[in-house]
Parts: sequence; C-alpha cells; structure tokens
Amino acid sequence: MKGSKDGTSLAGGSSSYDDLEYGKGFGNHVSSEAIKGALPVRGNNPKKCPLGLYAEQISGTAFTAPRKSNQRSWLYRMRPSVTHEPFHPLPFSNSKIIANFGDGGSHLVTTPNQMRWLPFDVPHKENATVDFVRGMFTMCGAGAASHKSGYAIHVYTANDSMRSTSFANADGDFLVVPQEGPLLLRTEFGRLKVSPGEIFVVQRGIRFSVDLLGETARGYILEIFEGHFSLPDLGPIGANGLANPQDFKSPVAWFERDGQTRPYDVVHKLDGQLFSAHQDFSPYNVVAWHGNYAPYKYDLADFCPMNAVNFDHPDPSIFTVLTCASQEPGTAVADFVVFPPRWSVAENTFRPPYYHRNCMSEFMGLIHGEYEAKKGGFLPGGASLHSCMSPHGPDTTTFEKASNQSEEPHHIGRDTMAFMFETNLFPKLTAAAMAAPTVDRDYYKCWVGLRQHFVLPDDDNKQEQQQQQQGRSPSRSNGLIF
Ligand SMILES: O=C(O)Cc1cc(O)ccc1O
Ligand SMILES: [Fe+2]
Repeated sequence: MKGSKDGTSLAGGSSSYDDLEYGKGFGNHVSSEAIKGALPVRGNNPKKCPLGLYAEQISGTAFTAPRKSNQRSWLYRMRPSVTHEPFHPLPFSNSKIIANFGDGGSHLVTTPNQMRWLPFDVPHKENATVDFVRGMFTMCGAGAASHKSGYAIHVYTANDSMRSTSFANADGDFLVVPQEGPLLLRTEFGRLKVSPGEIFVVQRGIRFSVDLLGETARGYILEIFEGHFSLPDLGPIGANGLANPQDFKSPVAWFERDGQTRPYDVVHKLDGQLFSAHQDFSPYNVVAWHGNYAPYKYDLADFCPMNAVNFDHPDPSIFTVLTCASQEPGTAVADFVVFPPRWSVAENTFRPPYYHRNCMSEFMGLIHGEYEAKKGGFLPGGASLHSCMSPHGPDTTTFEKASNQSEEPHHIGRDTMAFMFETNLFPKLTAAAMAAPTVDRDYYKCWVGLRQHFVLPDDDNKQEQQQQQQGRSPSRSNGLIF
C-alpha cells in the first residue's frame, strides 16, 4: 500500500481532505510506506533500519494472545515515542472523565428511570475554547479501565482544533460517532477525514489529534476497557451483509513535513486521568508501518440492513455494526448498533420498535433526522438511556399512528441515523450526566398518554358491575376476573 508525505500539518485552509487515500478492509495485515523503501526488507527490527529510522512496536493484545486475535503494528519513525519530557497531571481531568465505575465513588448514580437528554450545547468560542479532549465528558459506564473490564460512554463538544496537542488513551479503544462537524484526524498511522454519518475507531495507545474542518463539532464516544471491536457473526444470514469488511478504511503512512522542529504536547489518558508531556518534535513522524493494529473509519451509509420481509419486528441485533464480545457467548460488553434508512414492509405487524424490557442496557443517540419510535424530543445531538429492565418503547403518538397504519411498504426516512450502544454491564451515570442542563425531566410523559384500549367482554362487564353494586371488588389474575 502506498503512503503520503504531503506535509500539510493542520486542518483548515482550502483543503477539504476529500482526496486522502485509504487502505480498505477490516483487520487486515497492512504494509504502508510514505517513502518507498522505508520498511525493512526482512524482519521487524534490523540492526539499522532503512533511512535511519527507529523501529517501534505497539501491541494491542498481549504478546501471547492467540494468533487469530493477536494485534500489533510496527512503526518506522524519525525519533521514538520515548523521547519526551516527564508527564505531569492535567488539572481539568478528574471530574469530567471517568474510567473507574467500580467503587461507587465520584457520585455515580444508577437509576431505573428512563433518561433523556436534549442536545448538548457546544460552548461559544468567546466563552471557552475547547478541543476534542477538553470538551469531552463521561456520561456513564461500568467496570474499570485498571481491571480491564467494562466500558465508558462520553460526549464531546469542541470549537477548536487540537493543533500541536496529541492524545493517546491507555485505558481502552475509542469508537467515535461524530454527530456535528467534519473532522480531520491526524494519527501516527496517517490521516482520516471523518464526517457525521461516518464513525472511527482509534485503539488503545495510538496517538492522534482531532482537527475541526467546520466551526464546531459534537459527537459520542464508546470506550471499551477490554478487548477490541470485531464484526458480528452473521449466522444463517451467510457471508455478506450488515457491515461488509471491504468498506472499512484505514490510513496510509504519512508524516508531518515540519514535524522534526514542531513541538507537541502529548496528552495521555491513564486510569481516567490526563497527563501531559512536552516534546520538541511531532509524534506524526512515522515514515512507514506494517501490522494489523491501526485506526479505521466506516461510513454508516455502507451498512447493508437485513429485516423482516413478511411479518414481525426483529430484535435490533440485526443492525449490529461492531461488537466488543464478552466471555459469555453472544453477550457483548458493548455492541454498536445503527438504525439506518430502510424500507418497512412487514404485514399485519406493529412496525416500530415493540414495548420491551431488556436485560441489556441501551444508550441511544441520534446523528441526524428523526428516530422511528420517537418523532419529537429525541433530537440530533441528544441522547437517551434505558437501563436494564427499564420498560420503554414507542411514544403515544407513534403507537396510535403505527397501529392504524396501512399495509403498504413505507420508507422510514431517507434522512435518519440513530444508533445504540447496547451493553451487558449496568451503566452508572456520572454527575456530569445527572446535572446536565439538558436532562429532559418530562421524558416519562411521552408514554403517560397511552390509553387502555382493552374493554372487558360483555359477560365480565356485567359480573363486575354486579360485584361493584354488592360492594365487592373483583380480584384479578392474569387479566381474568374470578
Ligand atoms: O429501544 C429502542 O428504541 C431500541 C430498539 C429498537 C428496536 O427496533 C427493537 C428493540 C429496541 O430496543
Ligand atoms: Fe430498546
């Protein structure tokens, strides 16, 4: 695979970065050179690397992980990552970003109430300058990064590029869902342009900078403290469909032309704390790399949905894009599920999502358009959380409309993209989430209008009236009157 040494080092200007090259495929072993001949001809760490480069390995799994799950890459760079001044803690980190949900600290809350947030505000630049890292706050999560178990869900709002700040997360992998504002990602592996409607994954330890290609940016992050994302099994669906492997794109090798003299602050997240170290050169100094541990992006428009073509509403697992598997077969630490534009054709079927209580917990967000089960209130840039076993489903308007709908096929909307982070582990909400000014305290009202349509059959009606006249109240069991 080719690489690029185009030296443009900051986002902005006239470039839309639409011409960036990508490698295609999911989980491949890739070789990429920004300068031909930069990769060693044999082996990973020759006595002297080509072009005077340093060899450096980044491991995404234990050295001894089974071959089918082993992930690592070799980077050939101008100077190794170890050349930096000591790390010092960044003060703003403690309260907003959380990576330990285990010990009940940090004012964490579990609630059976259905939660909803209106869109999160992006601060005005005049009030506060926030980049991707400074504008990130944790909504909820479970487990602990230090135990390598569980996950965290964050929201980011930004009005500034990271410029000469680089970020690496030692705690877990980030799956980022931009909702507003196209982004240019500079990473050690090369660059990715990611617009709302696309998602990207940056794995543990990989250094990257997020630059804004618009004025502001907002989005959602699913961080997994254990394992990595994989494509779900397809079972009887066969070899194709849902997210196809060929549609995932990873960067090609690229380095910053002015990188040798460009100072950087490297922000490092470890156990939820942010540390910063200064260095007098760019971390984007990788001339070539090879391996299977590299960031990637995916356009949700490439998702090929499967659905019912005769009757009934299948479970939303049919829309799983990526999964982080747990030890229990078929049960995810976290799934990333989308609700893409599609035809709804099932006959004699209540077509929107059914009413349900799920043993898994469901955090949802909306990228654009409207969501099938909630036409108002659940808005782009907002969120909802239905913790395990908390009842939820379509609002009153949706129910009344869909249960009287014609049998004709209808398109649920060309402009819609909702998503769900579904998890087996109880989400504990942070103070930032509970105290957010955008909490929708009236959310429960969207269901209170659901009327009882059931009427007692005639005989039972008479019996009940008689009993009422005699001053006795009927005892009920399973809807029957005795
Ligand atoms: O709650 C939700 O809106 C998500 C969801 C969608 C669906 O089609 C079926 C079940 C489900 O949890
Ligand atoms: Fe649900």
